[in-house]
Amino acid sequence: MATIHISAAPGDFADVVLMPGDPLRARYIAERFLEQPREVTAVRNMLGFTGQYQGQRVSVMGHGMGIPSVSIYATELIRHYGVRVLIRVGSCGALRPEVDLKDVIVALAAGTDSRVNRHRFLDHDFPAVADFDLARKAMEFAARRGQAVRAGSVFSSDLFYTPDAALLHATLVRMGMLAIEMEVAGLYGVAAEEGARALALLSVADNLPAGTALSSAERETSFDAMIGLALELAAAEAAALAPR
Ligand SMILES: O=P(O)(O)O[C@H]1O[C@H](CO)[C@@H](O)[C@H]1O
Ligand SMILES: O=c1cc[nH]c(=O)[nH]1
Repeated sequence: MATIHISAAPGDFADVVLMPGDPLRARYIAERFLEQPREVTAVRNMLGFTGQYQGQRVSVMGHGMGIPSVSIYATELIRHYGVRVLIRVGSCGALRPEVDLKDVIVALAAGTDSRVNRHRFLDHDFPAVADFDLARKAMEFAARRGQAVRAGSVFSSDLFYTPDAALLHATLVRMGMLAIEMEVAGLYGVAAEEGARALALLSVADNLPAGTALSSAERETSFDAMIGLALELAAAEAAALAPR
């Protein structure tokens, strides 16, 4: 049955779903990388598609910007469509000069200024961590592809336009974080609460200390590296989950 925010029919989504923030990136991934992609939902233009990759059924759907938005879509995908694995394919701002534009980050864990995981967890500090097996496989697959990736923690902020950005960024760097974005901590909280598995891969779109940013054309190419890795992981997970 359709949900308030997703109009797909039961069975329309694969077990494994790639999730970019931008629904147009979802369409790009479906059209460029999937075989026989089929649009399965478009409520509020939050596009979702299902197709084949490396012989496996894989879906891709946008999740919008911010933790409230990703929380809605991830919860409905897991609860109502039986999705088992969610892989965010997002963009982020690097907090350190040495984390270059186009670098791909495997987000092992996420801190946040959002209170959503406290709502879930009796106001205690919830450890928002990636599924270990997905993270391990992402690192292994990247090595096999000859693709350099960074692994570490990131910060999911409710605010894109931070009032005292310099203080926040200095603190995040001191605490070892690689990049800032807006959803990972919420996604990992939903996955834990709903009994699913999640991982976020992030492409560096801007370097905050250096004040540099990718052009649109460069974004397309650098995202392709992350998307290729995410799809390989998705196909492996889909194969592992398929009934024998
Ligand atoms: O490119 P996406 O996946 O949307 O990710 C980043 O970009 C948006 C902000 O511009 C936020 O959603 C942030 O997390
Ligand atoms: O959320 C985001 C995404 C990209 N760059 C940022 O600075 N923040």
